[in-house]
Amino acid sequence: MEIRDLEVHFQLRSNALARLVGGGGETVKAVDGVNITLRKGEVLGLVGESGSGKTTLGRTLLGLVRPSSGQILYGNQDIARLRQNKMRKLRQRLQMVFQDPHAALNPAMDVRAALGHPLRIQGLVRNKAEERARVVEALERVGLTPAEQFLDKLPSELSGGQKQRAVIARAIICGPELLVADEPISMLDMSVRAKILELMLELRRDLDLTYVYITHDLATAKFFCDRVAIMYLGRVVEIGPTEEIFADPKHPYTQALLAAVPDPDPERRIPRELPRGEIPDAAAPPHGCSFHPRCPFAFEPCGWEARDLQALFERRWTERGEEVFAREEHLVEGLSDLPSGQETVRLPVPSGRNASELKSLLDDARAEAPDDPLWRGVEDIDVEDGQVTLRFRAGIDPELRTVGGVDVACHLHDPDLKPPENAGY
Ligand SMILES: Nc1ncnc2c1ncn2[C@@H]1O[C@H](COP(=O)(O)OP(=O)(O)OP(=O)(O)O)[C@@H](O)[C@H]1O
Repeated sequence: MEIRDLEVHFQLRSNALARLVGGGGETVKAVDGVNITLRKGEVLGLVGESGSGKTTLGRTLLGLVRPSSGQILYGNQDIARLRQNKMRKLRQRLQMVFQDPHAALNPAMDVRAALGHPLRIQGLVRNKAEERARVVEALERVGLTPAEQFLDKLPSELSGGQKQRAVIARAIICGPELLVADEPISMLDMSVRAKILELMLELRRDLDLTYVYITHDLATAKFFCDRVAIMYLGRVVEIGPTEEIFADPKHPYTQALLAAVPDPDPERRIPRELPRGEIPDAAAPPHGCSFHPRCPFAFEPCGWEARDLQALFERRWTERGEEVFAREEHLVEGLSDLPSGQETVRLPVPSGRNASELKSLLDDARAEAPDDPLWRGVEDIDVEDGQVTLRFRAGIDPELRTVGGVDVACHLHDPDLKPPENAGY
């Protein structure tokens, strides 16, 4: 499967006030320019924090979500443009295993009906006897044996692990080629998680399956995947063989995710956190590299903008306390209203104060932390016409480039852009 320049944008409905003043709704770029070649027989992991676009990408590959642009080439068809009737036929070959096996099964349908349903829809059986035989075969494959004992069971009579096995049986019953498994074990008991992954590996071998495995859990991705794509705000920031990604992660986001994986050895276990800040609002992603506000190694070209300056002052006040906050807050209160994504911004001077006071505050803050990545990204601070003008260095969108055995989208690995000596990565 070839995924080319895939974009999935969701238009959020605007609120009443925004409509009144003529503003449209915001757009979330859930998938924002993804290129991946899925190889036959591999397990590809899509890994990232909540909101990074993993589920949307997985669902789009199966034709369950219409992309805004791009291609999903499968055989000689483009799933991105396929009509409903052709998609229905193709669905036999492309299946999904969902996170919640309880929700995936109709509580009123016994196992036999639930598994037989796709066979009937796809016209793959001629009569009840054939259907029963196929259902029994699928149940045996997923370890629900003796199959006869499970045929009449309702989902409520199955354990969590058994339910997920039944869901997997339903996914493989039509003979698929590709399975998208969205957090297939995260809602199961610890004791059955490894067994379900082992079952899936067994099925891959026996049935020649290809998997896309969606997870935020790097530990299972390490065990289960041949390749891993790390996603952040709709983009793939690093992709490569699992072994290489784990041995030598290149993107600071991958490094942070890996550092946050708890070490099973209690002697070596140290509390580690993801880098500062939360995952940003997907409707207003940061300028340049979306990870730059949280990146410990960000430097000049990473895409600095007004809201980064606001975040810098917020950190400063958290560190320095009430008194500094009371003194400075009023002077920089206009920061929160500044447009994002612009390289030149004019900071409004509050009434009763003057531009040189605001400039000196910025100069002082800069002099105190000249190596803060934000200040390295500020070209100059001037007073013009009674306003303070701040010019950021031009931000560049990082593209995936091959570094060693992986592809990574990070300026630290661009030989034309020189990260500072003390970048420390
Ligand atoms: N139908 C929708 N309408 C509007 N926004 C959506 C829709 N589906 C997803 N989104 C948004 O798209 C972004 C990506 O969501 P998605 O569920 O694909 O991420 P994810 O990485 O799978 O997260 P999670 O692990 O929480 O499921 C999020 O910001 C989400 O709010």
